[in-house]
Amino acid sequence: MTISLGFVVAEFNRDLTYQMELLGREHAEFLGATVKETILVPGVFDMPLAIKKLCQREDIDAVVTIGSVIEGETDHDQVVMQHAARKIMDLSLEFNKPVTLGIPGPGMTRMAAHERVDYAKRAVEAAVKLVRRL
Ligand SMILES: Nc1c(NC[C@H](O)[C@H](O)[C@H](O)CO)[nH]c(=O)[nH]c1=O
Ligand SMILES: CC(=O)[C@@H](O)COP(=O)(O)O
Repeated sequence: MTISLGFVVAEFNRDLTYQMELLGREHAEFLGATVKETILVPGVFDMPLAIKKLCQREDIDAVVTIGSVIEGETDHDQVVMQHAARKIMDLSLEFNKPVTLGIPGPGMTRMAAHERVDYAKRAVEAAVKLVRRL
């Protein structure tokens, strides 16, 4: 059975998330999985509703989130990341479907974010493994 993935990709820091999306797509192809649907959202904090819509689809086996949360002058990056990560986990449990985290941060400089674009591959790999094993 070919595993069908849904991608939810943040436009915020698009120079980074574009690279991450490409890496994620390449890795999905390498693993024999299909990226059936991709939803672009403004930022990581805006992901939950898009994740929910993909989780409701019977033709999608898992959802992969792709984004990058970079620190600013305040602790706003902590708010964005902590709440998004928690909701991502909650939605996975609510819909009994893997929703994986391809979002580095918080507390991350732009340089550190560049060094972690492979988080997208990690999230795709985790999604495929979970579908196969669960
Ligand atoms: N600072 C980052 C954000 N912030 C924006 C929020 O995610 C959201 O789009 C806004 O609050 C409107 O609801 N988003 C990221 O993805 N990455 C960041 O570094
Ligand atoms: C995580 C973000 O939204 C970031 O742009 C916030 O920057 P700042 O803390 O300088 O307001």
